[in-house]
Amino acid sequence: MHVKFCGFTQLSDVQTAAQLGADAVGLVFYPPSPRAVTLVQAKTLSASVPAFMSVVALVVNMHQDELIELVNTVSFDIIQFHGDETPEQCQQLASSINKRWIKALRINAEQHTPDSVRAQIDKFAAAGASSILLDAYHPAAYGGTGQRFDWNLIPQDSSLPIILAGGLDAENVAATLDLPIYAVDVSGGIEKDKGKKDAAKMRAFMKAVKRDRWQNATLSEPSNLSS
Ligand SMILES: O=C(O)c1ccccc1NCC(=O)[C@H](O)[C@H](O)COP(=O)(O)O
Repeated sequence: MHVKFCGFTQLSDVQTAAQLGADAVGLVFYPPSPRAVTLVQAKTLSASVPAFMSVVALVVNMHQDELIELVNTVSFDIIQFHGDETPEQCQQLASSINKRWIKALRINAEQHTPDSVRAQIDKFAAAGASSILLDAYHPAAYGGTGQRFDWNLIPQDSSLPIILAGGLDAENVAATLDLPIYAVDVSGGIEKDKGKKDAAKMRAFMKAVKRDRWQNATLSEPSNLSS
């Protein structure tokens, strides 16, 4: 299981996440968010991220000219579209800056079924997404709400690797380990205040996810390996 910690604003928190072995850190480029960072802040934060750890740039309905300014200023690895972007818009925007991309879908129990979620994922897969992030729908916010959605709505046979987000914390993340997902994403569950992470909560989260890192591995032994 891979772990993305999202919504960093503080250099010391990014350094702690790196020490704990998080696979990715997310930076929020959405000014209305309490976790938003400026390009200047983001440049400093991303420069502190070691090799083999990804920086995810999270955007919400960002225009192409802003995206170009972002990619020209901040080093990042992958872009996360967390707004109302269509599959075609995601692919067009990401290819204009030569980046891989993730799309966040906000899951609403009143509208979605596992089949409808799967069908939506298929459209983003066909457009060129690298993964899909499933987060809880909220009528007044695009993300970072601390709310969970009904995990029964996660499709079993997704055409893209699924990153599960929404209301995760060190106490409930163990329950995700048997779900058909590739990674977990957390923001509020590792914070002491919006955008300010809590080292003890980050550590507890990593411990809960990674304690059985080989136990649930799905890769079989290569048949050409002699013992
Ligand atoms: O974090 C935000 O403030 C935010 C604002 C607008 C769009 C997305 C946002 N965060 C997205 C994330 O990737 C969060 O990690 C994800 O929504 C889960 O958040 P939480 O429920 O607090 O763990």
